[in-house]
Amino acid sequence: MLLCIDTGNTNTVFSIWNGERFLAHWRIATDHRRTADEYFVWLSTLIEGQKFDLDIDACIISSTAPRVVFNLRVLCSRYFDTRPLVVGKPDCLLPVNPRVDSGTVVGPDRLVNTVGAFDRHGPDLIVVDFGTATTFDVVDMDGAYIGGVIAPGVNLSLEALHMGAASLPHVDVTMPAKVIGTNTVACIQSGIFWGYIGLVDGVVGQIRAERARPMKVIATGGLAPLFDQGFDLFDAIEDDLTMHGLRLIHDYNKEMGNG
Ligand SMILES: Nc1ncnc2c1ncn2[C@@H]1O[C@H](COP(=O)(O)OP(=O)(O)O)[C@@H](O)[C@H]1O
Ligand SMILES: CC(C)(COP(=O)(O)O)[C@@H](O)C(=O)NCCC(=O)O
Ligand SMILES: [K+]
Repeated sequence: MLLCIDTGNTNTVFSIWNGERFLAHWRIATDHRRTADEYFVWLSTLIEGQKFDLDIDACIISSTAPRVVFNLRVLCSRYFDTRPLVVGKPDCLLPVNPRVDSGTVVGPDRLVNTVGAFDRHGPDLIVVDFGTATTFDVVDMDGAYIGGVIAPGVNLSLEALHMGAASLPHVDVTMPAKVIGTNTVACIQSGIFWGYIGLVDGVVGQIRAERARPMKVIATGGLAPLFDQGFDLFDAIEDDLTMHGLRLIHDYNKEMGNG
């Protein structure tokens, strides 16, 4: 069985695969202090409710938080006796290499999203990931990541308003009934919701103009469905895109005799 681990700046998701068959996934808050032993206790407790044993013989990791990787590596070697592939490291092969300025370290989550989206949707894509940051990853004709856009994430923006303005409360993101808010909470919700609709629409439009070709927009991340309520911004929403990409990159490395 394969264990895929996707560490974002907010959450870490673990998924288990038997060949191409997805078996289960679990989410834990990202914390670089979490030890290998803690991960294992957590994983083995969750697996008790499943119809399979935790019989892992391969691992692949994508982490936007570099400090977390050490303990995840220890988890893989101590408990599963495997050496994990770590996306972004030179010994982890990608089907197509990114084309960006030399010296640029692209977020591994963006590389993984690119691979997952190209496999499902083919060339010329914009992948929008609503994570801690909202990222737009542009996929070329051959499936290469060729750059994109990084904007502050939805919850990060809400938090920043609350932190920086003494009279603004913390609010949760939602689609407001009207644009013109008649109380503080409604005003903030409107600013975030309509602001992000405009941001996504504007950035996608500019990318399309710059590329001068039709491009499909694929959205992922927990908040993607919120921005899909009748606005026609996305061609598809796939919350398993990163995990699909991780599984493909693992299989590609195996096919190439790597790891
Ligand atoms: N279904 C959801 N509803 C509301 N907020 C969500 C949902 N899923 C994720 N979030 C929030 O969106 C932000 C990004 O989450 P996530 O996609 O896990 O980020 P990352 O991949 O950067 O760790 C976090 O603040 C998280 O709490
Ligand atoms: C842009 C990101 C912070 C997004 O991370 P996330 O929101 O998934 O936690 C991450 O992909 C990153 O740290 N990237 C490095 C710079 C780059 O991709 O160009
Ligand atoms: K992201």
